[in-house]
Amino acid sequence: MNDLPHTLYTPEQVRELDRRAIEDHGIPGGVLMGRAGESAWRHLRRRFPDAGHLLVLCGGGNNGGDGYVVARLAREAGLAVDLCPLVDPQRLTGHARDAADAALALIAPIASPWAALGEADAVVDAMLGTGIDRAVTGTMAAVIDALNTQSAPVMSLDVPSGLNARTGRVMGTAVRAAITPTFIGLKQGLLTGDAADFVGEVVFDDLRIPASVYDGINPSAARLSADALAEGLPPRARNSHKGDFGHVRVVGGDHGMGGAVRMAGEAAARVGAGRVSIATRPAHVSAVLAARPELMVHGVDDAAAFGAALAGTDTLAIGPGLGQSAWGAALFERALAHTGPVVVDADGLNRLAGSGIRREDWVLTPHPGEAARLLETTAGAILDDRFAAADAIVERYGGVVVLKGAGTLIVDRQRRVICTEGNPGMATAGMGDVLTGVIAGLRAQGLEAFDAACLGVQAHARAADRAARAGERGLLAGDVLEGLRAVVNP
Ligand SMILES: NC(=O)C1=CN([C@@H]2O[C@H](COP(=O)(O)OP(=O)(O)OC[C@H]3O[C@@H](n4cnc5c(N)ncnc54)[C@H](O)[C@@H]3O)[C@@H](O)[C@H]2O)[C@H](O)CC1
Ligand SMILES: [K+]
Repeated sequence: MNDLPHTLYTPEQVRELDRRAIEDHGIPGGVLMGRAGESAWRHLRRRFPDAGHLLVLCGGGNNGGDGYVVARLAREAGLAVDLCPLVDPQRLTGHARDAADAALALIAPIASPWAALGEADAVVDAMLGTGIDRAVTGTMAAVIDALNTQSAPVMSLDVPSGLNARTGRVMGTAVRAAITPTFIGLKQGLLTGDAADFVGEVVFDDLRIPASVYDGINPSAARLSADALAEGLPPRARNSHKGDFGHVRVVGGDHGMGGAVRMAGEAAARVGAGRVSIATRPAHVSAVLAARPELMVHGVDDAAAFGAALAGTDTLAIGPGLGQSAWGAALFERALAHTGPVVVDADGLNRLAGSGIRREDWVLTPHPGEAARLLETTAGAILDDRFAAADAIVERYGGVVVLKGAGTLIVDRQRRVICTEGNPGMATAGMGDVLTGVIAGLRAQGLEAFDAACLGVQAHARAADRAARAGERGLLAGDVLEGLRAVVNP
């Protein structure tokens, strides 16, 4: 994925790019469609070189048009091609119709795909692209579900049919592709949410449209560069002392949750914070110290004691294991008076929900469930449009929002970044505590909130990917802790 563009667009923006290329730069739509089909055909030959028999499924729009071009090229190359229009080609218009006519002049269409599904060596999904405007139902849904249960690999043109290329959400059902060649603009919805389980290998082709076509269209998001950490971590002078690298205070660890603050604290230290203190229930002090003697730990029974412990802290990480008790509420209230950098996670976010409190310099790190509480909606609504949800949290609470999940989003008022590193092994207890500590540790070393969030998400995901080489199932937060030092010393 590293050779994909870093600029991402919404489907609406890509349609505008299409329009500009055609109307403002005089590239006929049929030429663009031809280039899209040729690009897909090249990738198909690269990816499935032994495929001698294709099934091509075409919808009723320009995505279908792309598919007719591929069908014709494959037939001209001597492959056996079962061409199945899922919408009567007579209903196509413009250059999609031209592409259909050219293909159907060579290939007698099959009326239904069912028999061909078991015969094809590979399938081309040209049913729906960026024009999907409703959940997939009926015959097309049945075909997609059948595609997902058969063994031949699928190439989805531009977007896996059924996937929303703006939000990354499946609309009813979607094709699980082995490869998705996408054109003109890399759609933001191909890199976040459900998309990770549907796009397979994403490959991009600008169809050789002039660079000037992109002028004036601000990308809707950016893909986080793989070099962000190497380029963004502050250098360390030889003549340094721990005071140069900040002091993180982790607040939380109610009864039974001492491990959360210990992991957050260790994570902050592992990414280079100079000093790390923990304010937690007195009962946890000895256990945390025994596990990680490099951390300073203060047992605090109430806000007064906590206030004293806060002295000298520059960066606060509040929330790991904070719990729902009056003790946690008192510490949270007191923590809000802190004027330095703040990272809020877990039960800190639950305390924030509906409070009307906002700051412009904090980092909030919700998973979809916490995001739902912050916006007083449902997790389903969050997943329906992760970008809109992240924007809404920034709007309501300010600061930088890290909306976790496949393709974590890092959003503030001006910027949207997607981190494509990470893996499903991260869906285990404590991973969020580690991320909170990582971001706080980078903030404490002087990184701005947005940069600390981006680099922290990348370091956390990259350490998890390294640890997952031994298997995703059974990946523990402690394994990620182990890998942090290596990824922050690239
Ligand atoms: N413009 C160009 O020259 C190029 C376009 N590219 C390809 O074009 C598609 C976008 O094409 P568009 O016609 O806008 O939309 P679609 O083909 O994705 O489909 C629209 C078609 O489907 C119907 N529809 C929408 N939702 C559903 C649904 N849930 N079930 C059934 N049918 C549905 C809708 O009513 C329309 O009839 C883009 O993705 C590219 O593949 C080229 O790649 C570049 C040149
Ligand atoms: K498609």
